[in-house]
Amino acid sequence: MNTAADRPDRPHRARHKGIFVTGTDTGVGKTLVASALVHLHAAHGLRCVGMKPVASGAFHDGQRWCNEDVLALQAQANVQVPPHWVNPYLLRRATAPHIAAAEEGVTIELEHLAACHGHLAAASDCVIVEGAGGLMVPLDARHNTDDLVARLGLPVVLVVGMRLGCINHALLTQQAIAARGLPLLGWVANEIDPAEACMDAMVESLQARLHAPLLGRLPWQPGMSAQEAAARLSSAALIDTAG
Ligand SMILES: Nc1ncnc2c1ncn2[C@@H]1O[C@H](COP(=O)(O)OP(=O)(O)OP(=O)(O)O)[C@@H](O)[C@H]1O
Ligand SMILES: C[C@H](N)[C@H](N)CCCCCC(=O)O
Ligand SMILES: [Mg+2]
Repeated sequence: MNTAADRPDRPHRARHKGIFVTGTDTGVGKTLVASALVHLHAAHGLRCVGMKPVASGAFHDGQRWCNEDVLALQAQANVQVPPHWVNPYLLRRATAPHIAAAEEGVTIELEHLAACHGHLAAASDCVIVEGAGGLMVPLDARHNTDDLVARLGLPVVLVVGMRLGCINHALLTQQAIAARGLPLLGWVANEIDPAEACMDAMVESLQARLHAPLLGRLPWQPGMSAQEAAARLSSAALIDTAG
């Protein structure tokens, strides 16, 4: 009997559930990489959407409250979905989500996030989820971002912001991923410090210590588009193994 993945009109689609994009810190390029992953999957003929479960930091465009990460992910999606599925919680202040939520009297519900993710998964072939900050960022008094990843059951892509200190942050994140039994699909070296003189040695140090493939190196390039970033990522590693 043919499986969905065998059907010639929808090659491999049954295997593509999605990816959770985390990072060594906030401001390391998760949005760029997550947008690139949406672009990459869409370019391979998959129906792909992005999700930013919790966004902290909003601006008003004259009509509604918006968030830059949410807009960037939406710009790459090739499926029309309700915005409140893409971004269930939009918090005003650009700070840690649990602090911003407490300030607004909002409770971030893991089950609501899982329900919204379920709607996106049902409407698409692949959902690329971007966390806020790093893997252990709290969502409420009892749950951290790693709890959300475990609840969604997604493999992880780790964006390493290549600057001094990132080796330690990347290895700690790898430990936290392993402690939860989450699959690490791969990592991306995002060269966010143009003054770093030991970049190659740092990348090699991480290649020797991270137990997952380097999916690509992104050079320091202000204004890099999702499409340009996607061209630098290994689609073979991502498209064949995600999900
Ligand atoms: N390779 C790069 N070259 C130059 N600038 C970059 C590069 N990667 C990211 N940036 C810039 O660095 C800033 C932080 O990146 P980004 O917003 O993607 O971080 P993030 O990890 O998504 O943070 P958050 O935790 O807020 O979601 C942005 O202004 C982005 O355009
Ligand atoms: C507001 C910012 N851009 C991110 N979305 C949230 C980063 C939370 C980091 C929390 C922490 O690790 O201290
Ligand atoms: Mg971001």
